[in-house]
Amino acid sequence: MHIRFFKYQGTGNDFIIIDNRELTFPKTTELIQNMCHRKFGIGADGLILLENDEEVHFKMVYYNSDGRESTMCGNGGRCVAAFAKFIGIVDKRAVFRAVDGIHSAWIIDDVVSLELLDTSLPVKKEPGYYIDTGSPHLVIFKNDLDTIDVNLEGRKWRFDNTFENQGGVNVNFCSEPRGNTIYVRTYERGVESETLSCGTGVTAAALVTSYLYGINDSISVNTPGGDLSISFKRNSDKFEKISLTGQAKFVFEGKYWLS
Ligand SMILES: N[C@H](CCC[C@H](N)C(=O)O)C(=O)O
Repeated sequence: MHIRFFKYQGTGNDFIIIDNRELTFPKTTELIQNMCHRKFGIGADGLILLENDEEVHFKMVYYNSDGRESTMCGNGGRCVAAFAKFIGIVDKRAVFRAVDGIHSAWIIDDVVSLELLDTSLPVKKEPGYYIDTGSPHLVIFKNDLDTIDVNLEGRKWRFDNTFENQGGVNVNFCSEPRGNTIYVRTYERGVESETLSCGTGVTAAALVTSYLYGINDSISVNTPGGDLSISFKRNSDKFEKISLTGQAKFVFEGKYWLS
């Protein structure tokens, strides 16, 4: 017995994507952990199931590599939209249901723009700012981004009991802006290590930067996995019309054998 899978990466954040419209995938923590394992499995930051939906093109179910279902994944949303086009259930525009609500995405070649839901303004939480962009994020401004140990520094805050109600937090280290460009490195909850980029994380960093530095249009974000851009509208009490744009690429397909 095997499971057919498709491997995608969105600016280096990589995912196993499975067409689960027949609802045959065995949704167990152990199987998902094993499939995401970098040595004993396929290897990925997360696993995404595409399933049928009564009202929109499809439903996205997201699991971190720890095997547990999690909150919204921005890069994963961009990749599953690209996959939906690849299998022919959408053309240029995808509308899909995720854990936090309905999202639209536009697919043009290997660039995908994903609409994220509106969110309230950031809240000061030492040593940075907290904001939820579909997943919970702490944004910490630092100058020595190239030399910090993201795993060591990230773990200090990922489990901090300030964020107990949110089930912990993702930790984003962000440079001061140069013009409207920032550099971000992220420690990801549920992957429990630095990832090459984090979609909801770079969005969080961009919105906190807008809030603190008064940058009102789009913000470009460099990450170790590539470049992303975030556009948004800021008003007195929230951010809206948030869009995350970047590459989302098919890498390979295969069969995972269930031992
Ligand atoms: N690890 C995150 C979810 C995935 C976020 C990231 N992969 C993204 O692109 O948004 C969490 O559990 O909060």
